[in-house]
Amino acid sequence: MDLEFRNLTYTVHSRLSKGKRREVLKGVHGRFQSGRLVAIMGPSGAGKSSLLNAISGYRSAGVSGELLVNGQPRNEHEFQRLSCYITQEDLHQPLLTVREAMDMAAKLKLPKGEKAPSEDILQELGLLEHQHTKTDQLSGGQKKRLSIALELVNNPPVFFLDEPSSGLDTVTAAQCVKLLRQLTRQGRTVVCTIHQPAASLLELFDQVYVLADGRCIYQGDTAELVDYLRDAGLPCPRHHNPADFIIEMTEAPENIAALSEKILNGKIYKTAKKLQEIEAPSEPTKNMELKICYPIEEDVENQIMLTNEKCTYKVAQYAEGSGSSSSLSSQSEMNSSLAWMRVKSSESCGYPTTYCQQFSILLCRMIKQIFRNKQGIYIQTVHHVMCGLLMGLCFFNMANDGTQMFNHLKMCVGIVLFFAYTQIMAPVLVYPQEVKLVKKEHFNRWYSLTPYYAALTVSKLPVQVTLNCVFCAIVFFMVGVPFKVNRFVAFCLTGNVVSLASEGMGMMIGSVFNVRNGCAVGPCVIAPFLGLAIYGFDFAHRIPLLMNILMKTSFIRCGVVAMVLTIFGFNRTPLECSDIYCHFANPDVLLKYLDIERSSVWIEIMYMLGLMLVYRSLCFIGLKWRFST
Ligand SMILES: Nc1ncnc2c1ncn2[C@@H]1O[C@H](COP(=O)(O)OP(=O)(O)OP(=O)(O)O)[C@@H](O)[C@H]1O
Repeated sequence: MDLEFRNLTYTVHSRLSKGKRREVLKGVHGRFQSGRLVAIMGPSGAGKSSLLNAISGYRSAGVSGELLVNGQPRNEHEFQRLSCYITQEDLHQPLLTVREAMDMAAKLKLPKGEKAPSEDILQELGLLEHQHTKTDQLSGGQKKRLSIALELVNNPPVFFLDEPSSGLDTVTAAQCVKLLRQLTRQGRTVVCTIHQPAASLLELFDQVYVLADGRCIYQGDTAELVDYLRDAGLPCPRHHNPADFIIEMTEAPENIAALSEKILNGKIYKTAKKLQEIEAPSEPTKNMELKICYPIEEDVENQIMLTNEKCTYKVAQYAEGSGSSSSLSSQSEMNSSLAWMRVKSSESCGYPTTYCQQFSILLCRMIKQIFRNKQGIYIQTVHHVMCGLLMGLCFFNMANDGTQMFNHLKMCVGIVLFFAYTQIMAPVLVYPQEVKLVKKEHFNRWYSLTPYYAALTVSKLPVQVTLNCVFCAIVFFMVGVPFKVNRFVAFCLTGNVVSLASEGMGMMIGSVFNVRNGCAVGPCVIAPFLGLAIYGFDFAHRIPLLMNILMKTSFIRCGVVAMVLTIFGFNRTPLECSDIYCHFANPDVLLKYLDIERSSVWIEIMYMLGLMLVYRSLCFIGLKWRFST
């Protein structure tokens, strides 16, 4: 697939400079041909990642200009289905082995019943011997290869990679780029950003696109770069790396302006004078060793062949080496790696699997990860049991003591705060990283956000609810609250709903904002809700209307009210009084004092469920918004 962009502009609004607009990409032009390995180069901050994000569609807000595929304006949905984006950070599902990650990717990315050539891919990418290694135990180079392997499962014709060589040593970086080169030799279009490649690495790229200050200063064959610089009056010294040289030249703004003008901001494509690769094969057939066999659908109508002159030439070379005919049909018959080129024009832009299938696959994946995270489960269990015991000891056997009214209230607030803090922190800390991974998978059309979110919500329930109930049981019995089935159920339910509402709020914060100091966020968020709860009790009879409305949004207040009603409601008999007079020995007096005697515990729980749904819906909307920009 040949990609082209015209007059591409990317504008950002800088918050620091009072919302001033800043052009990161300044009306650049360019074209990337299939079968060619393209490097986007330039000094730091030139706009390389921005260009890659804009042409891949990974970022759409602030981007304007024309994007074309094979000379036609592109359909974004269709293009996303045919392309993949590999982020600089190699984000993989933790606690899954390489093989499991491949199988999950295949299940999500291929229609039911279709088999992925996972073994071939792992073999070709040198990962077969590590197939039982957990993804987080792989080396940097192996992680990068796994990122490519996961995307090769459905064989997309276009690959975008952000800094594929970053963090790798020179040998591993060269191996990685050679692998990408092999992918292009099968007709794929591979575009990657690269910071400042060594001369040996630069040579592996067919085409370079150099950016400086958001403008194109060179576009064309790698071999032509030195001649271009010489023609521009900037001769690259002998034995000097042209990549280093052109980047050094961008230090002077006048050089950027002159070079950008000379190449017409990317409108001109500099072709090497000797088109060696097209006229005669530059590399022996034995070098083309990437042979992944994709299954071929027999009865596909309306097929279109996406190819170009150069690619067809390479097919012939490949076929000769394999000892079969060079015709395209025979290529298909031998299950060649070019099968992906047959794109069904009638195929819809949707996902290959249904939402139901996505939900069940994702749920399986998440449950597997939760139960493999033994350390996490162990820590959570210890935390809940220890906190339960501590709270039980603090308020031991106090539930029937009519002199301890304020301690009863403290206990209710304490239980609610335990659930709120415990559940808000984990998503705030974990979610920013998780969102990056989900964004990558969602952008590469593995699954839709709805089944992901549903699976995420359901997968955590079993462990979370069990541990919450363990905590509730410890406190309930140690404090000596008189047992009644409906009271105990309401007690556990209140704890769980507060916990789920807090988690929803934590997810909302963690997913929508890129929180850097997550530890400070929990207390900052909980504090106003707690304040509203306390305010509500202190001034129960003279709360202004606005405060009353605000108080209604405090799930902590609802939780405390529900807790008090649970412990002192359900026809509770008067408490024991060891003093001369116990004003609150009769539970109804306490409820009346708090102005909650007419409230119902079940309504409070329903109200908290409503708030929980609001927080979780906001989180979902926030995620959708974040992924769509
Ligand atoms: N969303 C954004 N908001 C504000 N500024 C942005 C945004 N995206 C990019 N920029 C700015 O645009 C410029 C180019 O950023 P970009 O990440 O594309 O550079 P780069 O060439 O990839 O740099 P590097 O090689 O260091 O990664 C930078 O100055 C960056 O601060």
